[in-house]
Amino acid sequence: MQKYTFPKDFIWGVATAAYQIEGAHNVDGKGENIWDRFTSIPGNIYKNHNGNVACNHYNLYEKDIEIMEELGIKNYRLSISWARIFPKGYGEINQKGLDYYKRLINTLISKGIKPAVTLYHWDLPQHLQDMGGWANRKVIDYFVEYAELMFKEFGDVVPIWITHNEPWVVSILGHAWGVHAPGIKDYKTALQVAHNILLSHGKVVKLYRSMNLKGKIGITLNLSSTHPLTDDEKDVRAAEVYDGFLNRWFLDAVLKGTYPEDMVKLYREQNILPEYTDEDMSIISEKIDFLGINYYTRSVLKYDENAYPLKASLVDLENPKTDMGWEIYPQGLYELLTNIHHNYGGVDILITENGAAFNDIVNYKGKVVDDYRIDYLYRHLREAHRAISEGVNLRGYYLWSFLDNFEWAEGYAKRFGIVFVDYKTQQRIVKESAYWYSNVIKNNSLCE
Ligand SMILES: OC[C@H]1NNC[C@@H](O)[C@@H]1O
Repeated sequence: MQKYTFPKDFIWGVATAAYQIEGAHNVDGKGENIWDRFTSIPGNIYKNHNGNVACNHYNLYEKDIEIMEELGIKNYRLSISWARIFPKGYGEINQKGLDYYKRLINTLISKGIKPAVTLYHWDLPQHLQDMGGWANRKVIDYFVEYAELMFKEFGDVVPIWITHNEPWVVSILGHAWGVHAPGIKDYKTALQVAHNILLSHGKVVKLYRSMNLKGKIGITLNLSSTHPLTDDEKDVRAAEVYDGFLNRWFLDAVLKGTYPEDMVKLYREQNILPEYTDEDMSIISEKIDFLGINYYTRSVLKYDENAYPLKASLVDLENPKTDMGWEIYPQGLYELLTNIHHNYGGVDILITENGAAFNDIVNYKGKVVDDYRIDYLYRHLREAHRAISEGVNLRGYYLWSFLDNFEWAEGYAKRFGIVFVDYKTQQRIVKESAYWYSNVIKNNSLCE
């Protein structure tokens, strides 16, 4: 039987995000955020679901942490809700909000679970959106003020910090396609938002360094290996352009301090190039301790004369998919890891999200036998192991997600958790995949 053993100090974890699990959307002084607003507008979210209650993790966090402990989970990636700390995004601090995260983080540490904290996982205080949101460079300063307080409060006990989760999603889905909060549909705004988010990332990394804190800090990017539908040169170029749009724009900025020339040219031609300076790029590329990668699927592209602004369209192949309609393509993770290793100086990598949504059911025994999720996780971890065996500095893996939760525009229709949540009763049911993952952690290895 083949056994794939991981490096002895490999980080095995699970991941969640504040808006998706906490609920308590207007409790204990929390300010409104853009997802509270976006979900309150009928038609934006599947069946008008919202995060007002979610998994009620705000009140059930101790029970949830007990489940982590029982499963032998030692690392937990969570995000902090900015508007719980600064209801207006800056200035007055909400002590009850701060106290919640103190209780949460102290409980984790008391159980021997190391927190990895994401400062921004999409939930901008609405008051800041009202002044232009991330398109307004002033918001960068407010993000630095928020980060500084978090570093002061938790910098000595949180060993891993992630400045931003998936700036591409925030900018494109939230400001170009309009399917995420704040629901804007303008590419020029979207690319300026992406730039300002990256600039805020660099400023916060510099701040972290100036405070002589002992942990590690990085950023999480959603990345996808890109393939042309055919070897026709137009399809090949379409895949390259989409790779630039999704991957290289962010990787080059953060790790090389430049935007990729081919995309700068394309965006300038389309009059959507953001405003930026050389100084901005120097700040954005402040050295990070690790790159966080969220990988779910690959992207297959074809040339499309009518596709604005890239002339490239995603192709939906008839291959096995998850409940999100995303092709199950584990080798894409290997391709991504090795490409980044070779093209970006062997940067340390954490897989900060990987996982799958499937239409889980509770069987007559009250169990969730999610072998399909185990299969997905096994195949992707095997590819991760393959990359490590070829020298990639992959240091850890955070499974998305610990709990079924609010899946943004899809609401509660999509279940990513290794723990099932009955949203009517808030009962938790540990799925078979959680027991499987618990064994992987215990053995630090995969067994066929
Ligand atoms: O779509 C699944 C996940 N992708 N990355 C960001 C998370 O918030 C999502 O739930």
